[in-house]
Amino acid sequence: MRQKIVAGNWKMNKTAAEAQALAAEVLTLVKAEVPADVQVIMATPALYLGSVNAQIQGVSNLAVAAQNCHEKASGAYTGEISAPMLASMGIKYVILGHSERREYFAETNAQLAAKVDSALANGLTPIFCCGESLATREGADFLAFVAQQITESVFHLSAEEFGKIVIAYEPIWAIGTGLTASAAQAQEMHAYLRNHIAGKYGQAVADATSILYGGSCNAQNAEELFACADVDGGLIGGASLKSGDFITIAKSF
Ligand SMILES: O=C(CO)COP(=O)(O)O
Repeated sequence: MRQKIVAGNWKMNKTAAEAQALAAEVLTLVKAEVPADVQVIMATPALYLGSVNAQIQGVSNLAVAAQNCHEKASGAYTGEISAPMLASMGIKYVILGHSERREYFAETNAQLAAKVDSALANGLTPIFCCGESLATREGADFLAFVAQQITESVFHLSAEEFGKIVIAYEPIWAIGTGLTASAAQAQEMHAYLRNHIAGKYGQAVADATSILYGGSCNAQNAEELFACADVDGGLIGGASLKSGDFITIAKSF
């Protein structure tokens, strides 16, 4: 179902006490200020998922997400966390294919397809990330490059399965750089991707897909980005670490 979504990706930040405090502030502000039709998500470090999830119970438009999961259900994969483990903790969402995972942990489109399958098989909603580097953006084929990431990692799904995933477009050149894609650049890519999805699954499925923008999205620029016809919300890094900024973004529709 197409939804307004603002997801905060905390990445590798916050101690346990800081995480608890930030989650408590977000909880209070979501209850008081964020419209019920905006789904707010906090992708905390895996260590804190259980405790933060317990903290936010009872608020229907607030949830937690894992930042990654392994593609196998269990086994000798030291340090990894599987989709069945996340599901057993009551976790509903998992970010997959973030560019930092692709770059630093060499995740490939094929491996991500397996992670998406494992997430869906365990009832998790994947927030599937795609996006191009600056070098790719400066070439002629950047739109096709991002479409290809989607083709290779999620187009093996049935229409019903595809209907359960969220797409997040995050241009790598805009992540943590302060260089936000302009609203026109975001809209161009989001419309292209929606059209690409329509080509595979039909217009109804494409129109029902939530496509988020990420990359230096903040309290100042969120409103302009979210006003774009094909931008359904944001995946927020740095600005999700401050409750006030994060909630301002969640109120920017
Ligand atoms: O990578 C991001 C979210 O997943 C975006 O990070 P920033 O908002 O810090 O640019």
